[in-house]
Amino acid sequence: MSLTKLFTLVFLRKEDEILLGFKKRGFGMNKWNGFGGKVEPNETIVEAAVRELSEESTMSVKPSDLINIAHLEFTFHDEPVLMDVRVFATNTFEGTPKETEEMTPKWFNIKELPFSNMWPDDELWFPYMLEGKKFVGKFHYKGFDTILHHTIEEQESMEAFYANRK
Ligand SMILES: COc1nc(N)nc2c1ncn2[C@H]1C[C@H](O)[C@@H](COP(=O)(O)OP(=O)(O)OP(=O)(O)O)O1
Repeated sequence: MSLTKLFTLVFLRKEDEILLGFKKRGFGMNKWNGFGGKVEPNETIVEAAVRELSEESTMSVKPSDLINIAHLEFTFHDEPVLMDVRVFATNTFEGTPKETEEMTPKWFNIKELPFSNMWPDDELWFPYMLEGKKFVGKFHYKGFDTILHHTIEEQESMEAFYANRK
């Protein structure tokens, strides 16, 4: 039996570039990733996505401009926790990314992504995101460097996935 914890993960796109942040502290420290974190009890998932993006990069998005592109699940060998991560993307946003206490943001060309300094799962599912696909990915880790097994399934729509999920 696992304890499920809900997280958000947001990616901003600008033509051939994607905004990543270098995590300065906490879980995923010293890795590039999108912007996100835990969903607090008093907010919706989309509200959490907007808040975490702003706190970590100073960038602003409207909730209605965030597109839910993926559902990711992370489990860890010998750890009774399931991380349920809702992934959003948009090319509609305001601001200029600025360093915060948690992240150093930087635009990357999508052909020059720093996979060697990202979570190992990213290299497996980023191609789906960059091709504009919707998908569900499940990754089981041993420690934080080794993926023991994984699945990635393309979806017609994320709404249908969540509606039909048991
Ligand atoms: C395990 O593999 C992961 N891969 C990827 N790509 N992203 C991951 C993985 N595990 C977690 N994440 C994402 C999900 C969230 O966006 C962050 C983690 O959020 P964090 O623990 O930093 O949550 P906060 O609420 O910001 O936490 P603090 O306020 O306590 O810093 O990473």
